[in-house]
Amino acid sequence: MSDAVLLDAIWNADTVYRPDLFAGKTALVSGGGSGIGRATALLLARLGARVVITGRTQEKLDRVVAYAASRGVTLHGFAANVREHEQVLALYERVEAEVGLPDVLINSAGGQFPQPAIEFSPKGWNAVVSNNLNSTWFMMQRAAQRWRDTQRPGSIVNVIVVTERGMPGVAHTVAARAGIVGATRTVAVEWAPLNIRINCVAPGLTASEGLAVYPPEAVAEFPRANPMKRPGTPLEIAQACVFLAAPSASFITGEVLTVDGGGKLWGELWLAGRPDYYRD
Ligand SMILES: CCCCCCC/C=C/C(=O)SCCNC(=O)CCNC(=O)[C@H](O)C(C)(C)COP(=O)(O)OP(=O)(O)OC[C@H]1O[C@@H](n2cnc3c(N)ncnc32)[C@H](O)[C@@H]1OP(=O)(O)O
Ligand SMILES: NC(=O)C1=CN([C@@H]2O[C@H](COP(=O)(O)OP(=O)(O)OC[C@H]3O[C@@H](n4cnc5c(N)ncnc54)[C@H](OP(=O)(O)O)[C@@H]3O)[C@@H](O)[C@H]2O)C=CC1
Repeated sequence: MSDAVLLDAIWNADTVYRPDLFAGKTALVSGGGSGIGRATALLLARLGARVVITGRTQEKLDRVVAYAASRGVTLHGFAANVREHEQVLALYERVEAEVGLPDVLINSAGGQFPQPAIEFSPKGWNAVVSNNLNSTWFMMQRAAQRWRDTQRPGSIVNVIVVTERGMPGVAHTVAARAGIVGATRTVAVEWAPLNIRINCVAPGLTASEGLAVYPPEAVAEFPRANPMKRPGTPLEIAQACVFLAAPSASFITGEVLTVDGGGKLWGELWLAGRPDYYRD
């Protein structure tokens, strides 16, 4: 499916949310240049939010901004590598100066490469931990600091992976995301007095650009990763992010919402390909 068709599908899809749900609110979405982050950013914009997207590649952000403009909506695309603490601080300064302090933070930036864990190099392990644990931590801590300083409420949604089951081929990312779950549960308590809610969405296999890094033999088995026998769509994950970010979840904090078509309950998933031992 071409990018234009995908974007139109997100923009025109039915949603149960009312069109002014985020009127007057500002949302910052990391990873907003593609996949789940992009779908979430566009859904939030449809629901009236002022939206800033971030990611490392300005051109990807520009394409989403241009699409929103073609639908009469202003989005802002500010590039940053969110695993660099200094860049996160600078990003927050720019967002506040040019758009306003976010009310909602969606952390969808992240990624990994598939490899049997026994082969991970220290550099590869550190790259994935940094890209998924440090990045999300830097973003959520900065948001909380600014909400504390300005005495404003806020809501954070961290997009992670399922951590309750084995995920052979991506042990580094499961370790990093389990760290985010632990941090989320802990600061949900520490930050409740600040009127900050924080939750996670754990998607199952989702048809996004990010799947390009997986080997063809693994991809061939992906449709059997859940009992619905299909990948989720970025919009299906976005709808869950919006539910947790909005007042629909006003009494929910420190939770993980799994959106995986039942995948964690069933089936096999070999992200670096099925080892010979499990072929018969
Ligand atoms: C039922 C539940 C189902 C759940 C399914 C879960 C499936 C999850 C799917 C997704 O999350 S898809 C969407 C995510 N998007 C991506 O994953 C994007 C692709 N990945 C990357 O962009 C990169 O791999 C990275 C993780 C961001 C790392 O980038 P970075 O620039 O920091 O590192 P590099 O300089 O490229 O490499 C550093 C180091 O890492 C090792 N390494 C990197 N790539 C590989 C590889 N393909 N194979 C093995 N090792 C790799 C390597 O040691 C690198 O160092 P050098 O050797 O290059 O010196
Ligand atoms: N698709 C799936 O099956 C699943 C995805 N997930 C998770 O959901 C999240 C979104 O993935 P998805 O949308 O599918 O994949 P994408 O690869 O399309 O999205 C990831 C986005 O994050 C951005 N990004 C990555 N690293 C950084 C960084 N250091 N700083 C800023 N931006 C960064 C990328 O942009 P750029 O490269 O330009 O920086 C990219 O736009 C990820 O955390 C992913 O691991 C979890 C389970 C399943």
